[in-house]
Amino acid sequence: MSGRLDAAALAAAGRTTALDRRALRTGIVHLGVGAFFRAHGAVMTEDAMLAAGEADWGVCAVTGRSPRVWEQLAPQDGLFTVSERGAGARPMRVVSPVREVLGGNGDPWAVVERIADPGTRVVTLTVTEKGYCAHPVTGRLDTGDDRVRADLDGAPPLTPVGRLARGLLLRAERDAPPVTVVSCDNLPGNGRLLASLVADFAAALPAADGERLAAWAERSAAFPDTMVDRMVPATTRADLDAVERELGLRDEAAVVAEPFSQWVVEDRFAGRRPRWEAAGAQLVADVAPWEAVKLRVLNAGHSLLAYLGLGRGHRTIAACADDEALAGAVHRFFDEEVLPGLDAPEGMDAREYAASVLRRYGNHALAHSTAKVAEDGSKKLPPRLAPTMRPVLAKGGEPRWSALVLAAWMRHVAVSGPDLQDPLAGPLRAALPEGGGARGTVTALLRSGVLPEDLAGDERVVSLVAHWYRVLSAGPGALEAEMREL
Ligand SMILES: NC(=O)c1ccc[n+]([C@@H]2O[C@H](COP(=O)([O-])OP(=O)(O)OC[C@H]3O[C@@H](n4cnc5c(N)ncnc54)[C@H](O)[C@@H]3O)[C@@H](O)[C@H]2O)c1
Ligand SMILES: O=P(O)(O)OC[C@@H](O)[C@@H](O)[C@H](O)[C@H](O)CO
Repeated sequence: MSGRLDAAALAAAGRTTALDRRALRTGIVHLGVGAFFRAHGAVMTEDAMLAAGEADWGVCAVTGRSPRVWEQLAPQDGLFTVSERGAGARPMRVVSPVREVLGGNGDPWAVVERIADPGTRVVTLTVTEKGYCAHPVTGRLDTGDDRVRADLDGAPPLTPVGRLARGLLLRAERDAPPVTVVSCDNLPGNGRLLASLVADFAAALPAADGERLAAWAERSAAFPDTMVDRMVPATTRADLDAVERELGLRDEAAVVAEPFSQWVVEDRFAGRRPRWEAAGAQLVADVAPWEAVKLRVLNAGHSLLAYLGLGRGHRTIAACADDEALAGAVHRFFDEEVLPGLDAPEGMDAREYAASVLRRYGNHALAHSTAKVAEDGSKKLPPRLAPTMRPVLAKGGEPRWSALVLAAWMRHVAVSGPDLQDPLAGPLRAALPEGGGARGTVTALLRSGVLPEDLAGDERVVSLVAHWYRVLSAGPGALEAEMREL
């Protein structure tokens, strides 16, 4: 067994970090130190500092819910490795911008203090779609959620929006410099959404605090939209063992990722920022077309493969991509439904992008688990599918492939029982009718508040989803037989 990765062990092994850690100062607070941030934002920030010769974008990394990542990263001085897997993979690297790791639930007020610190100029977030605590129907801050309520009542804040809002309020009280808040979650208009949730939080506070927060955020905070793209699966024990063999040290916080990485950021900052463009980020005036293409192609296709693949016993996305029926379904979903309704960003060929996404799904070196991609469907599916379905329906067409994704998700909900990983798992299970007929199940799940009413209440959608639900319930070969008819 090797020793554990940390600054001293790395130096003893004759290796140096890319950044000079003694010179590093904290300029970024990151909320949600999952696998994705480590393989994407942290790498881009390190590269930006190296390219610009700057040392003031060190990261205070805040873990969100469980202490697991804190236990992995804190004993390693915030150091971790990123290993690329697949064609074109570059050598493993030790990534070094994380200066401090806070277990957010241990001392939430310490997180608020870091956000309010005058040295902090940027707050970034990867807290998953459900971490935003937006109401599924209204999209506003869900003030009926107990954790949101407690944050509003002044308890040590546990939700990302609560922490952020309390930190910004403290900045307002201290007249701290402006700050930019960069959401890096797969949500359309993620920056604007987050700004509106902070505004909702302010509106629900006692008047004096609420008005101060709202006025300061309006004047001194920016919430640019972003599109982030890199497939980063959950790290497995086999990944950790492979890294240990290569590094000669045990890295409990190691992450693996595909070689591809993209970050499109709205060029709207309040004050200083890292030179992320020097690390390959694209700074643009409008992120919306980039976000639309990515969510409706890559993420929606991922959901299709994951739900259908789970039903066919596939453990990885690459295994799904090898399955002729699933590859055919995702291909036709893109060609017949998604691409015709998309306005790609200028200079992007959406068909070529879709083709590249299909190749990326097939990366066998990555072991991206179907179960992980399938988590939290109630939060992920609406933004991935609704904008594709609406134009098809408006033209009198049938969004049959989107309906297939919904039916596959519903089968997943119906068969998962207590294992369902979804913030709405309880209400979804409760909505399932006794006896579970296709139409009853589909109607109940469509009505559970997951899909917007214009789609959930559309008889064409109900019939299409119910049809696929019957097909998927009919056992082996039924999907293939149905697809041959279409
Ligand atoms: N992994 C990818 O391939 C990928 C790619 C692009 C974008 N993203 C975005 O990044 C997010 C995180 O992905 P990941 O791979 O790091 O996942 P992960 O499971 O490794 O980490 C999830 C992080 O979110 C936090 N979190 C989860 N639920 C929360 C809640 N209710 N409140 C507060 N914090 C919460 C966790 O504490 C953890 O830090 C995704 O949901 C997605 O929006 C991921
Ligand atoms: O990260 P999630 O949970 O929003 O979605 C699962 C995958 O679709 C997603 O992580 C993709 O791998 C990623 O968005 C690629 O950039």
